[in-house]
Amino acid sequence: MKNKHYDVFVIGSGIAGQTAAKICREQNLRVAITDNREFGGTCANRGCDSKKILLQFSELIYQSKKLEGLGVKKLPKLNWNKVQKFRRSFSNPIPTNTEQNLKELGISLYHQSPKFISKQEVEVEGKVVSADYFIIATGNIPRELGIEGKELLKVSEDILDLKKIPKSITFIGSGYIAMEFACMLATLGSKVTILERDETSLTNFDPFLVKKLISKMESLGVKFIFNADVTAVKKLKKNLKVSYSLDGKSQTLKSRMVINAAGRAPAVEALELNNAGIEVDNDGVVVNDYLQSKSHPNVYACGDVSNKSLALTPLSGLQGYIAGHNVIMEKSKTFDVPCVPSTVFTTPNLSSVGYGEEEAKTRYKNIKVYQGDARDWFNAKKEHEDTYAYTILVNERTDEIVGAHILSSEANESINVFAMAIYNKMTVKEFKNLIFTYPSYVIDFKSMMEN
Ligand SMILES: Cc1cc2nc3c(=O)[nH]c(=O)nc-3n(C[C@H](O)[C@H](O)[C@H](O)COP(=O)(O)OP(=O)(O)OC[C@H]3O[C@@H](n4cnc5c(N)ncnc54)[C@H](O)[C@@H]3O)c2cc1C
Ligand SMILES: NC(=O)c1ccc[n+]([C@@H]2O[C@H](COP(=O)([O-])OP(=O)(O)OC[C@H]3O[C@@H](n4cnc5c(N)ncnc54)[C@H](O)[C@@H]3O)[C@@H](O)[C@H]2O)c1
Repeated sequence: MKNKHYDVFVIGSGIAGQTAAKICREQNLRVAITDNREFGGTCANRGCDSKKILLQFSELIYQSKKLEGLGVKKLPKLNWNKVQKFRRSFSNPIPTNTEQNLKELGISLYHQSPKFISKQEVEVEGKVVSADYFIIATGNIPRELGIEGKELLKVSEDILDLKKIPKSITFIGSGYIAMEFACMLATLGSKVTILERDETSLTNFDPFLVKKLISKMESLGVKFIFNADVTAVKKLKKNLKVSYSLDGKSQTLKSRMVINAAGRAPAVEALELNNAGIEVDNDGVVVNDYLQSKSHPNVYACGDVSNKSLALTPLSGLQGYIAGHNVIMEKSKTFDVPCVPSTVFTTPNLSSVGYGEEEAKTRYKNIKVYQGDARDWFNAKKEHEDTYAYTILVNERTDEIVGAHILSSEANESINVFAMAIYNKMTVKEFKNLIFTYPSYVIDFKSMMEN
């Protein structure tokens, strides 16, 4: 077996791995990167980007339906083949372009999962590769459900690849992935059912807004079944039969497709990390604030696979940057969880930044909660939209804005204004002194913070 040595060996070519590899290469280190799938990672190949491309088509249908009779005469009809062709025009070039870019930078490429055989060596493509540093950036993969018939379940990337819109579809779970695709498919005509084991959806988001979102999705035709314990999936002639128990009673439902959207788990199994003594917990590779493995100082982990990650693209990129810099200069950068805005791209968008109400109440003595329904405001009315609401949290003592949660068609963009305000510790008074464009969703934020 041949031997090879690098200064840095990166495992995973998503945003985290690529960012770290490029930083190390810029310092003339000998760098290699490997991926066991197409190069470029989840976001660009089979996640955020493809999803947003498809969503704009379902949103077009949704907007048109709302304005039907108010000037829209005929609803647009989608040519799904063309929609998919357009989507693929973004994702298909990603692997080749990524590989080319990395090669041009002088980074060596491998196309297999490595497995650790010692603290300094992995076996990959029939070679023993040693490195001074390893950077693990393998991301997350769908968490397997231990139920009968689990091989019949599909996952998010199968939705992105749909050849046609299924007549009916069931999601197991109601986190980001299920909620986003449920809105898209319900709008495009699927009969959507969500089976959630908890008593509500999106438990990390503001409950007042989640309740409104669930009602809205129900009005789009999505059926929610909470406290459901899914036990089995079986193949029938055309459909799949899902068995679940609810309040101790066995129930079944049928649908054309069943999606495992019950969460994603760190992709570490194939790496045989125990051979190198690299500690892993349920959230991923156990790292310190430098993103360095707590049990192996020459190993870093970044992005979704590190146990300090929030599984969002901007954070994975940031972690790749930090890990790369710490390889070059030990302990030069720490990962302090920044103020991270996040959006669930539902209908309408649910966006959030800063603290939630419960957490804010534990951190500050007195919290002012600005909460309300804005469906009668101009922005919602002009779109003929019945769902628009907010929860904004302010530290009463200092007047500082500490959390903002918005449910609106443009919350995915407008929330970034609150991200800046919170990052800069702005008070309500300072925020209100700013001039924003009119009409806009951002200018509504001032009115939301009225008594
Ligand atoms: C459907 C979907 C929609 C999403 N939408 C959003 C969104 O709108 N906004 C947002 O911020 N985030 C979104 N995310 C999350 C986002 O995609 C991830 O947080 C981000 O891509 C993680 O980047 P990463 O580099 O850590 O991991 P990844 O991009 O997952 O890269 C990991 C790479 O490692 C490779 N790999 C895995 N195991 C091995 C192995 N054993 N050997 C070699 N290589 C391996 C994988 O093939 C992959 O290429 C979405 C995720 C999904 C699934
Ligand atoms: N817009 C975005 O930024 C975006 C979009 C998609 C994914 N992501 C990232 O990917 C991660 C994974 O997304 P996800 O939606 O797969 O997971 P998630 O963790 O957000 O949600 C999983 C849901 O499944 C439920 N669940 C778990 N086991 C179950 C079971 N056996 N039966 C029924 N329900 C069950 C959970 O209670 C939860 O509601 C997200 O946490 C997020 O970080 C982000």
